[in-house]
Amino acid sequence: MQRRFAVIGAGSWGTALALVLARNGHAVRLWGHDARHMAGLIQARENCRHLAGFRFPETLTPTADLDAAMDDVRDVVVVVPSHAFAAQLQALGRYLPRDGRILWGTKGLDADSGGLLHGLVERHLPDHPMAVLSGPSFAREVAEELPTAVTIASRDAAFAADMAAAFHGAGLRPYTSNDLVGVELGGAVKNVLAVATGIADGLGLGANTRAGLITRGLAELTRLGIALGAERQTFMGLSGVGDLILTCTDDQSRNRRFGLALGRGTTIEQALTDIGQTVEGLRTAREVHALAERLQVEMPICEQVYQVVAGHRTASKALQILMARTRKSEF
Ligand SMILES: NC(=O)C1=CN([C@@H]2O[C@H](COP(=O)(O)OP(=O)(O)OC[C@H]3O[C@@H](n4cnc5c(N)ncnc54)[C@H](OP(=O)(O)O)[C@@H]3O)[C@@H](O)[C@H]2O)C=CC1
Ligand SMILES: O=C(CO)COP(=O)(O)O
Repeated sequence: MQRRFAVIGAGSWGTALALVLARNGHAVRLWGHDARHMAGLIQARENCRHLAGFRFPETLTPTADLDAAMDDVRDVVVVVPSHAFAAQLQALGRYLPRDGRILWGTKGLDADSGGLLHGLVERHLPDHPMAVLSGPSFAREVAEELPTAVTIASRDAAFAADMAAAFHGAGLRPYTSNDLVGVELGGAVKNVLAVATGIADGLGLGANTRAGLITRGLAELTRLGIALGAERQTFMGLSGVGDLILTCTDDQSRNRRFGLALGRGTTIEQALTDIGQTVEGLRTAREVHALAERLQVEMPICEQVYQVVAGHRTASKALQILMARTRKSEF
């Protein structure tokens, strides 16, 4: 059944998700905050800044006008970077109808509280069904309709199933889950671990190091997840190990490229300028550091990434510290 969607956030991921929905025949408004950029999208009928080369179908309408984007819309897909998430929810509050529903593709933590993003949805848009879409999914490959599997997690099973049906198409296969916390957390922490493996590869360390960091990174992600009430098996799924493998091994990942640059001695500022897009792992490293400290969860790899991005330690010193840690049982 054809439905109406507003996709909020016209970066690469918002554009890719809007394309998926529009190609599936839904009427999609794609909203972006930068009026000049959006005027370019309206004229070119593609997103030349963030995801060039994919012409918008007739069913996709770009706009910089939030009134127009939200007019008569029940289902909202939020894909702004995590630092803008809270403010965006606040702005949406006056538009979302009583039966409105919200899904987000943002991967990160709340910049203020360091908590998961669903806490912000509960605060700003209470009593609306909510879901997160996460998993190994580079925007460009999704736009190219290369077969991709993701997870849509919600405590409302009917909503998750409904959203999975709306996104399901030739190139995108969504699975469903009821573990909102586990799926959100995987998407956030994998960005920090992608920075870690990038740093190691930037330092010229080998494949052994990379595999060790991914595996031990998964162990610390799982520990944090259990402490937050997530289900262990979620971390063995698409939003856990799946997204870790993707972003820790493929240079399409901006977080991995950020780590590569740091490992090669580039400054943080220069690396961010060169990448020119959202690098969630930088902020998330700080937020995970605070969260792990608060919950007393040992996360040595994420901690070393934090120490490096905070400027407290060189990348090679951080690796040395990890190797010199007290020996312990693997499980
Ligand atoms: N790209 C990908 O492959 C995937 C990304 N994600 C996640 O999606 C989220 C968005 O990333 P992505 O689209 O890739 O990022 P991009 O860097 O491609 O785009 C970010 C977008 O957010 C806009 N933006 C920046 N600040 C604000 C603000 N204050 N309010 C509203 N919009 C703002 C930017 O506008 P402007 O250009 O004008 O600055 C830009 O349109 C991140 O959490 C990311 O982790 C998840 C899965 C895959
Ligand atoms: O989340 C992503 C793929 O699943 C995108 O990763 P980057 O933000 O590191 O590019």
